[in-house]
Amino acid sequence: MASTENTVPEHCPGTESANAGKDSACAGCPNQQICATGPKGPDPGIQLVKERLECVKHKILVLSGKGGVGKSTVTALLSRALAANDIEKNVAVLDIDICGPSQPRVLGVLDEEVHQSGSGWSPVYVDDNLSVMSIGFLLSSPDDAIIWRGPKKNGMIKQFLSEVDWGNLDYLLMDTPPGTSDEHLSASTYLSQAGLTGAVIVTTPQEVALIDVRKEIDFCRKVNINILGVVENMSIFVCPSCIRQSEIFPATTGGAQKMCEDLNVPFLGKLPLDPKIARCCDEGKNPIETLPDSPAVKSVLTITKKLIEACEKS
Ligand SMILES: Nc1ncnc2c1ncn2[C@@H]1O[C@H](COP(=O)(O)OP(=O)(O)OP(=O)(O)O)[C@@H](O)[C@H]1O
Repeated sequence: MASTENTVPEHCPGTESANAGKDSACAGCPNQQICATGPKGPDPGIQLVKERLECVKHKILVLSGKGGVGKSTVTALLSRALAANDIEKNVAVLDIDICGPSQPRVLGVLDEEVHQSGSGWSPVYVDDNLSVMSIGFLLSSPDDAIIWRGPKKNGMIKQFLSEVDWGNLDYLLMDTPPGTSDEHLSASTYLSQAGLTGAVIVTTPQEVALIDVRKEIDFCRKVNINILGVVENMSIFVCPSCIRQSEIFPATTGGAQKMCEDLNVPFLGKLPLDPKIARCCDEGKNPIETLPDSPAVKSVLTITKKLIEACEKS
């Protein structure tokens, strides 16, 4: 499978350049072949995406360096919190984690189907002001494996970004796969004219996760994506029986907050590990309503306020 993980060449000429795939900087890039043989000039999809997303105020990518750090959970929690914060605001989630779509389950709409109308695909509604679109809705079974090469994933992302009829939206959160792969390059290319508000990066406090986050931050800087902030997930574990706190993923190098200070990137906050949240998300329930007293839910609400401020400023 073509992947660009950690390998975006430093002097990449850009996919629209006449030199794409042919420049000396392209040597060794996994996308060299695609760039060399693909059509040159701006992809007409960029304009389509721009037009389609004109009625979306804030477009936010949710990224993570490593897999399994809770990016999809954080995306779902933030979307629920944004929707609950102001019922007048319309929020949506676009699941572009093509090979591991989990939003239909986490948002509790696993059995729903998308419908096509004259104006495009209609998203599935989780609440009056919260909708979601995911490739998960297009699979015949949630256990179906999607094994696609870069160009096919690229085409699906273009379709998702240009053909979903969201209506007027205040926030569109895009859940991506971990790392910096085809999906990220496609999304950042198609969104380049659409006014991407920025990215939220999710990590755990462990150095092994932070190493990859630094690469993710580097990726954002290289492709000019504004970083709205970093969320540290699974920071501490609060035992529900004895209320004692423990560090499951110890922050041996100071955790995400220290990394943000070092790299001059905003820190949005810490989210504790809470088994009740995991169960709630697995069952597709809304933790904001079901577990209002959970420390994790309180953290999500604080992080959401900071995210709203960051969006307003950018
Ligand atoms: N704060 C939390 N408290 C408890 N469980 C959590 C928390 N965050 C995530 N989880 C659980 O951790 C697991 C991984 O989370 P999730 O699927 O959101 O990670 P991801 O980074 O999106 O993974 P992927 O790499 O597959 O995209 C899930 O079982 C989820 O319920």
